[in-house]
Amino acid sequence: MDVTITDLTKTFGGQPALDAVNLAFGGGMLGLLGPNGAGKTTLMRLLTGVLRPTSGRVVVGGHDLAERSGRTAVKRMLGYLPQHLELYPDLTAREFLDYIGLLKGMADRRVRRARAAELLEEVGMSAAAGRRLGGLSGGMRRRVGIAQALMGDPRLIVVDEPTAGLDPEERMRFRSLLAGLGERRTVLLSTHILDDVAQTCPDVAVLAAGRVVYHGPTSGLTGAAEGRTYQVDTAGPQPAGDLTIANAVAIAGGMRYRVVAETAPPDGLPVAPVLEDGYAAVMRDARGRRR
Ligand SMILES: Nc1ncnc2c1ncn2[C@@H]1O[C@H](COP(=O)(O)OP(=O)(O)OP(=O)(O)O)[C@@H](O)[C@H]1O
Repeated sequence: MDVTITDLTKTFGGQPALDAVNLAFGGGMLGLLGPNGAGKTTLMRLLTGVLRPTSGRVVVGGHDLAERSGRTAVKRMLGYLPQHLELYPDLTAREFLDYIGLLKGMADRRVRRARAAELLEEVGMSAAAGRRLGGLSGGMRRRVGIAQALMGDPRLIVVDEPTAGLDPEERMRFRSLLAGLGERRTVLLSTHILDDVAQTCPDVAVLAAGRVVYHGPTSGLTGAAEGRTYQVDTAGPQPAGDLTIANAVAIAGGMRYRVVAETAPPDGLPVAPVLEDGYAAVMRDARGRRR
């Protein structure tokens, strides 16, 4: 399912949340990264037709979202798991999926029920299908969230921070679930967790202040910090000056920082970058451009 976003701008009260964004992707998983307020949720809401753009175009699978017929067609082929999905606490997982199927235009009750059962199986929730949603754990709710996004067998799936707040084991399970979906569908995964992207997304787009500052292979994002990543171990204050701190961990007797800088900081040991260094590097470059 090809998605083409052209010169997409969305302003709120005159302030651009998205500023002339161009992005084309299709097939497999695309990670969407960016700091708070970068415009990720706005982009996803425009893509799902929940919001209308101020200007620019979104075409999904050949359907233009500017047209009513396009929006209707896209709704049928799209699954959306928003950051905060409203679940009805008194419905069981099975009843909830049945209801969502009805909303998505699946008129045949038997087909709906069969699909709900299939999806609950796929997300590992068959045993809890009859439990009320209000009594489920955070991870189980997320799984029901993914299942509802998959009712109607969408070819494009948009998920907003699906692993936030999950414990490490649930997160791992959820990641492999998403990666499995990406084998057969187009999945846009927005997250703050770089590890989720490193583990599941061959490609990634990075938004900063409403603009795309990187789009390409995830390995290429790591490469953005090549030759300018340093490790600084110190018992004193954190490294300062013209550098960006990508990571800080406590070590015996002090702290270990990874920094991105054009020139080596005092006591800086050059190291091979990892994804979070690459992310810090493109954010650093983006800030430099905005100055
Ligand atoms: N409905 C709205 N009304 C006014 N401003 C909005 C609205 N939605 C988003 N914004 C603003 O647009 C900008 C982008 O917000 P958005 O939620 O898209 O960012 P985000 O990258 O998803 O952030 P986060 O990672 O915190 O979820 C922010 O400055 C936000 O305050």
